[in-house]
Amino acid sequence: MAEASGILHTTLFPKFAGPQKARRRCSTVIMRKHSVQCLSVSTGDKTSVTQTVPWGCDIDSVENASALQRWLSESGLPPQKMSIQRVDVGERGLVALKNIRKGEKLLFVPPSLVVTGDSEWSSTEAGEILKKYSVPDWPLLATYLISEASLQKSSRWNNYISALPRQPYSLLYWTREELDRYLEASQIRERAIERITNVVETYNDLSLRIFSKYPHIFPEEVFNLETFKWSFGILFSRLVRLPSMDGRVALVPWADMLNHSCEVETFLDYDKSSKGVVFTTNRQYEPGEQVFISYGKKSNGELLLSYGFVPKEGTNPSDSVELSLSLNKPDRCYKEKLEALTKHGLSASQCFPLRITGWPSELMAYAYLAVSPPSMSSKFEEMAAAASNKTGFKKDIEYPEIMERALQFILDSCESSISKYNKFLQASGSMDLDVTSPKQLNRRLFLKQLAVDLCNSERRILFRAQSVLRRRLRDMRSGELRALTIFNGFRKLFK
Ligand SMILES: C[S@@+](CC[C@H](N)C(=O)[O-])C[C@H]1O[C@@H](n2cnc3c(N)ncnc32)[C@H](O)[C@@H]1O
Repeated sequence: MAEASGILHTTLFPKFAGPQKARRRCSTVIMRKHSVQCLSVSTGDKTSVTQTVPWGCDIDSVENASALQRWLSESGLPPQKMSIQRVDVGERGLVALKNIRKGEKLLFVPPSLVVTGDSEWSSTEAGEILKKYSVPDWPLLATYLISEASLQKSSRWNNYISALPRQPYSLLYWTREELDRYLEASQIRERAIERITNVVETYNDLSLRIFSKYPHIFPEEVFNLETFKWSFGILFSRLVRLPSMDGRVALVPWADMLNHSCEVETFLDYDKSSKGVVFTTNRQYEPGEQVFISYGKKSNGELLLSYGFVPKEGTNPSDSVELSLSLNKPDRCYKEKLEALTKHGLSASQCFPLRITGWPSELMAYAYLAVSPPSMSSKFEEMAAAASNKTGFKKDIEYPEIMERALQFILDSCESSISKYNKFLQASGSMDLDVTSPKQLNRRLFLKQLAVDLCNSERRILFRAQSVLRRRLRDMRSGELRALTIFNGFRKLFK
């Protein structure tokens, strides 16, 4: 859903100077009106996280979804051509009740049923405080969700929140140990760690600046790291950016029951003429078929990161794998090269996306810089600029004299990455899942399967790059050999 997933970094408000230590949390937490067990204490390190929030429902519950459907109809959602049902792809989804034409507009969720940063708070005091601190949309919505959830029936969103998954799927819910164990080969592990850290820091920041000053309005039993993990999990997997509402981010009940398909290219947006959130189908559906939208052009790793699923291998045309390239430490020009990179916002180790269709010119520019000899030091700056994603610099630079070395450098990086995937995939068959209960076994088997699917799809792209690079290098070398043979032939002739 969230074309919005990438905004967390940019919208967080600045922190106080100095890092804040994550607050230690309870082992048993009493929520407003409810009691809940917080089964373990963790800030994402080696411990296992099994706690849940006392609201929401099981990820495949259609009962709560039916109540949601009834409440939405009573609250102004027009009659629909779809209903929420249990589905093969995505647990619950929207299924066509009637024939749906290609090019038809569906949904029409009115703004009164959309949750945005401007939505009214059931706890007016809490809303006013957050406004006073100018909290940006993401942390504001995360706090809003928790506040409304804790008020249960006193909140107008009770039916919506009751139908939200108690434990949304995403890498936010993987422990550090699980990330290390299953995603060692993939760069998505780093992204997940970064995201978890970001959520923890955001919570600590809110807690220090606001919640601790108003403990009667934001009690720690309700506004704590576990509940924030839940609300951010919901935002990452359900928030949408609506371009026609000035790019506002929003939770759109009903629309957020739509699952993703890599085969459709249709997105949610606000329709000014019908005054509702809609999407336009790009294929027809028969009654009983699940209707899909696109969550955006995301790689399998990004889909796993935010939504907790991996599409079938080879079905995602937007799939990519991050290839990590690094400057060679013993390089005599290491310092100058690093200076040039730093000037353009890059570092000694940098990731670039490889696609099945090829790689970006920035990756080639980085490779040129990494392999260039001291005699080319005057070009370092130009190469680093081309490797950055800043606009206004020449991107498609070419240095024929070091092209072969640059391609070999990329090939070596691909092969070292492939060997990491091979190691994981070979070991995954006999991997000790290290479990103590059947519940844990199910979870670990599920996570392992996701990791295997991700690694297979990422390795497939690396294999493709490896084969293209090998062919190009072979052609270059045989071309050079041919040129040399001709040259030697000429030399003999003139002798
Ligand atoms: C916006 S919600 C869609 C509604 C969701 N299925 C539900 O029952 O609440 C996004 C979540 O749906 C699931 N999902 C969406 N598309 C999927 C797909 N193609 N395959 C597997 N799961 C999918 C994932 O759990 C994801 O985090």
